[in-house]
Amino acid sequence: MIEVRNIEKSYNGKVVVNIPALTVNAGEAVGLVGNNGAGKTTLFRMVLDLIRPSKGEVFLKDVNVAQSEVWKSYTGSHLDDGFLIDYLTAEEFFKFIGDLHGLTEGDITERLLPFMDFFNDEILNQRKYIRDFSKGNQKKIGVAAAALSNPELLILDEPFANLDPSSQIRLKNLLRNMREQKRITMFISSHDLSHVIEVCERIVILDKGQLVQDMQTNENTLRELETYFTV
Ligand SMILES: Nc1ncnc2c1ncn2[C@@H]1O[C@H](COP(=O)(O)OP(=O)(O)OP(=O)(O)O)[C@@H](O)[C@H]1O
Repeated sequence: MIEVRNIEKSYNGKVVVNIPALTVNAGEAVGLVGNNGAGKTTLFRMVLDLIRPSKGEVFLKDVNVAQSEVWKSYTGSHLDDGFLIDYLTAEEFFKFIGDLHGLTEGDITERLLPFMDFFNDEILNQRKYIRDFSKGNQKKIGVAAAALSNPELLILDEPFANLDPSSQIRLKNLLRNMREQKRITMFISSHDLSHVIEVCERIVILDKGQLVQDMQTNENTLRELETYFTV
């Protein structure tokens, strides 16, 4: 589903991402972990063609993301609040995203149903613009919008950040259900090691832009990651 070939990204002569090869298979859920500045967001931005690599290429389903728009129809993503339209209400934003994917209002309502507990009565019918929501609630809107089109590929940058503990657990369950029921391919970064392990079957570690570990999750993974990140 995702194939990263020899990508490198430099800023001001400094290499911030350098990945010779990374493949995410269809139906796989891969967690991306790494310390601040490791290059996670930069990698996601290259995968989504928001920035271009200094070298190398990214392919989604064998299509070079820089040479086609076709992958956008089956890819849902939320990296940051720049993905939102802050002068719309949450309903207007979901309608906007739904229209892009040819969804009716009925489709949108139905597809948001699984998110109702996660929304905790604080997202819909609030009569306020997205810019006036809390950071955590903005994140909820972005994650739901990313999932709205039932994408084949879902890319989320730190989806658990800014969420209260109940919302983190609800999101974890939502993502696991999506993965199990719809076989959505997921590429998710997180600083929360335990959540990302529970959602993802495979974890890759980025360190100073390099892919230093690639492991299948098992009962020892949390301990291994904690050991890795203990300095
Ligand atoms: N536009 C830019 N100009 C210069 N340097 C940049 C730019 N974007 C990212 N960088 C640098 O690239 C490196 C990787 O940043 P990135 O945001 O990808 O890391 P990250 O792993 O997502 O970090 P965090 O966990 O803190 O969000 C950092 O050193 C950052 O300062």
